Amino acid sequence: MTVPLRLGTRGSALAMAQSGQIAEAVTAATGRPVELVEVVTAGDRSNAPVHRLGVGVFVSALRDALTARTIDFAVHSYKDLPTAAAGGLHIAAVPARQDPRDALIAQGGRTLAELPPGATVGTGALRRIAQLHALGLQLEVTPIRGNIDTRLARVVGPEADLDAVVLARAGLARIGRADEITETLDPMLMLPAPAQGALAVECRVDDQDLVELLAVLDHAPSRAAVTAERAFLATLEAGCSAPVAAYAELAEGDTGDEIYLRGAVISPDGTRDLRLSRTGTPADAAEIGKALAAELLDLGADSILGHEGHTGPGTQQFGSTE
Ligand SMILES: NCc1[nH]cc(CCC(=O)O)c1CC(=O)O
Repeated sequence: MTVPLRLGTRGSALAMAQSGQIAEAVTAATGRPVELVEVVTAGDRSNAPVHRLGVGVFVSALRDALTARTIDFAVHSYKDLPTAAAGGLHIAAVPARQDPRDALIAQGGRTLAELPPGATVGTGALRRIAQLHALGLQLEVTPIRGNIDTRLARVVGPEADLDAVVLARAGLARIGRADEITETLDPMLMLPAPAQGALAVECRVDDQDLVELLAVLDHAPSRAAVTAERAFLATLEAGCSAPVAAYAELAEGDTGDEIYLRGAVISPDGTRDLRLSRTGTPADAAEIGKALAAELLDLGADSILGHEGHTGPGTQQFGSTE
């Protein structure tokens, strides 16, 4: 009898959905049974604002369990991973990415353009707060947190107290609530978070058999896109809670595949909005991300990110508020 592989997962609906899906994919591709092992993270135990909780709160307990060998592999929402590499661990697969766009869920089926001045829109992510303000619609942006169901309850059902919330389309789709979206936001209005919609399948780097086995789930175009977006984020020395957005699209050019990367750094009040794009080949994904970040730094992105006076690596120490 084959010993099951132990897949460590948080207990949230989103984590269980994505871990379950990857467990099935591993079994289908390799014939190996997979068992889910629930790991409680500091982020799940606390009600404190996420930016106060420290290094990748939703991630570190899973990584500790990997290192302690109580689990064999873990599935993360890629956008929640700190940009700093984790010693002894390896991202063995980036599966095919889901729709990376953000979505609006508004009362009365409304779109952003249909919300009147003063309408209340809930989101906790600085990146979304900044872009909502930059639209100039006089929306009343309200900080919210909690899991996806908690955030949706602010607009749907008896406890609803906001006109709208903004959430990632991918998360809603994974927990089966995409039908409540009233507008999928064009990246021209709301550029997604780096790696949004992508998963990272992680195991110990010395577990060579598993590294090879999990590689069957890797999707090269998704990995290239995420590599460009994350190189952009890392070069800005910004963490996943910074007002930084990036979106790489792959298209067929005249001379083969082309990557088209858009990146933005926006002040939280929306008054300073730096956006540029760059193209190149998927093989140069990391270089494209770095070069785009360097261009934005030349334009003053540092001052928006508040790096002056910082000694450490930007906001990397913070967990995600995405
Ligand atoms: N920490 C929140 C988080 N992390 C991953 C997702 C789902 C989207 C994704 O997998 O990128 C979400 C919810 C959201 O942003 O609405």
